[in-house]
Amino acid sequence: MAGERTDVISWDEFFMRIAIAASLRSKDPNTQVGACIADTNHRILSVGYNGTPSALADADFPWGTSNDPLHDKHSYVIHAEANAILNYRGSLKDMAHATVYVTLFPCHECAKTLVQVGIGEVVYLDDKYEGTEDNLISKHVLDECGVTYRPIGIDLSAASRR
Ligand SMILES: O=c1ccn([C@H]2C[C@H](O)[C@@H](COP(=O)(O)O)O2)c(=O)[nH]1
Ligand SMILES: [Zn+2]
Repeated sequence: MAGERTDVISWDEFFMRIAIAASLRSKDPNTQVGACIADTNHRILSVGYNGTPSALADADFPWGTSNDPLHDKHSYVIHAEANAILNYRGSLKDMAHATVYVTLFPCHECAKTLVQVGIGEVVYLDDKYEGTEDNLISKHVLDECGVTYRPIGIDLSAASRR
């Protein structure tokens, strides 16, 4: 009798792969971000990626940056973490102590929002804005509010995991 498979991916890897899959939906040409929120029972609560408001056509918005906020993508994009929270159809109380898996370390606005809905942990893939003012504020907010954060690495090429 065959035994069970033992080389299954971890919960961390599972949820981060979902966040990565969500990021593949992003229309942002420079930075695609995905977020997956999982509760303490390993249930996925919600998923999101960075994009423009759904009622409006992506093509009607700028996807580049500009000194003029009217023509800068940052003025229009809803961040992946915010979309993951907004996409949730249950009670926000369910987010208490949940973990958010994000492909990019959250900006300080997202950090504040995640704290406010009770997220307990941030697991991230990339921290490409490490050391910037926004990034330092974000970490300060998380530290002060007792939200832990840790990076994980994922080997997306592993054949047994396709
Ligand atoms: O917490 C965050 C921070 C950023 N994003 C999104 C917003 C933008 O679409 C990109 C960042 O673009 P850059 O060209 O790297 O400035 O990432 C997010 O979803 N969540
Ligand atoms: Zn953000």
